[in-house]
Amino acid sequence: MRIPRLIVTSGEPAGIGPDLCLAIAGREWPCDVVVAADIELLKQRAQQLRLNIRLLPYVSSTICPAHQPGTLRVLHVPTAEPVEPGKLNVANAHYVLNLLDAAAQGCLTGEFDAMVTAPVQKSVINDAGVPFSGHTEYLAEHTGGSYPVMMLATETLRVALATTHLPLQDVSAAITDELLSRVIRIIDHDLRTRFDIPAPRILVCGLNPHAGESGHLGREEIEVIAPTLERLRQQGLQLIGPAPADTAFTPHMLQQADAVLAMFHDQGLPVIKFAGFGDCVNITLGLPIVRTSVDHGTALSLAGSGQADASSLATAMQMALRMTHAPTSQAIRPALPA
Ligand SMILES: NC(=O)c1ccc[n+]([C@@H]2O[C@H](COP(=O)([O-])OP(=O)(O)OC[C@H]3O[C@@H](n4cnc5c(N)ncnc54)[C@H](O)[C@@H]3O)[C@@H](O)[C@H]2O)c1
Ligand SMILES: N[C@H](C(=O)O)[C@H](O)COP(=O)(O)O
Repeated sequence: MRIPRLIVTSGEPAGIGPDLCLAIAGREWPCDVVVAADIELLKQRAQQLRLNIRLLPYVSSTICPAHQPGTLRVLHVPTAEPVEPGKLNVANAHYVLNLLDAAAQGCLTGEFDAMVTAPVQKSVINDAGVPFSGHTEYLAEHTGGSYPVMMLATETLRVALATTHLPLQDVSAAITDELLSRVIRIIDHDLRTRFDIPAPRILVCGLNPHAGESGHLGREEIEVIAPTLERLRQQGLQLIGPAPADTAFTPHMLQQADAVLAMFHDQGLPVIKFAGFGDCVNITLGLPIVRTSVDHGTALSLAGSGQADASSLATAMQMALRMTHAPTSQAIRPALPA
């Protein structure tokens, strides 16, 4: 049986992404691991970190050898200019996008079974004149995904977002019946198909304090969220809420759900990062490909220092493998206690 092949994008070249890719090369993996990066950059970073990793140019082929610890197969993508760890260079912004394009394209053609992304610096891509709010949105646009849904997961908690990288002042207007319906349907669909949960239960947070306090602290729950949930319930979805977000993450509430849907980025992500920073995986739902990622950013000050922790990248690779192993991606057990 053919083993899976993961493509890992090394992300912002001045950040810790290259360090993390070298770190995972030292481990055993039950799959073929290919890293998309500039091979010279990896060579220099390995020297700086005093890591003895044999870098092997990856040539597209149907044969998937299992990863050999101490080696790394590299899909060479050239940077525009030499890289100094910790120093952003706008000239290399397109390099980062080239990594994503190569990986996504390879997943769409079946050359790779899943893509796993090391962090990018969103600001430098925007500084280069390319509007970019995150991998989630970029990959949806470039793979024909229906709508991007960001979900972060640990072994015991899954948190999805109704809105992703949106300024807080724009969130309320974005919470519409159409948006919520699409997001909830994607979560329901992907929990069934990719996580083997036959009847997913989704706990939906309100937007306002106390879920609006019967309209006295905001009307989005009454006018949009509750009616949408009711309509979807009538179509067979198992939904709880809108629940006050401050108590949605208590054990009693979490026991009743397979995933929590937060209305905006900083309603949900601080909770899960507090619960599991370093062992948390960022998963994009609603794509035709499997994409997982780390739970942290570029940590520029740690690049080349040997202090970067590769555990989230390793967990993201394990999650990608679990999601790709079975033909219908039935490898993952429900994360929350029944
Ligand atoms: N998946 C992604 O591409 C992704 C995710 C989050 C943030 N970012 C981007 O990263 C950039 C910097 O973001 P930030 O400063 O908010 O977050 P950050 O995660 O880079 O840093 C937050 C803190 O965590 C530490 N840290 C992060 N990763 C670590 C690791 N692997 N090992 C040890 N310590 C680690 C950093 O040193 C810092 O103290 C921004 O441009 C942001 O958009 C990208
Ligand atoms: N919102 C994510 C986080 O805080 O971890 C992060 O910015 C990554 O998002 P993308 O996967 O869309 O780049």
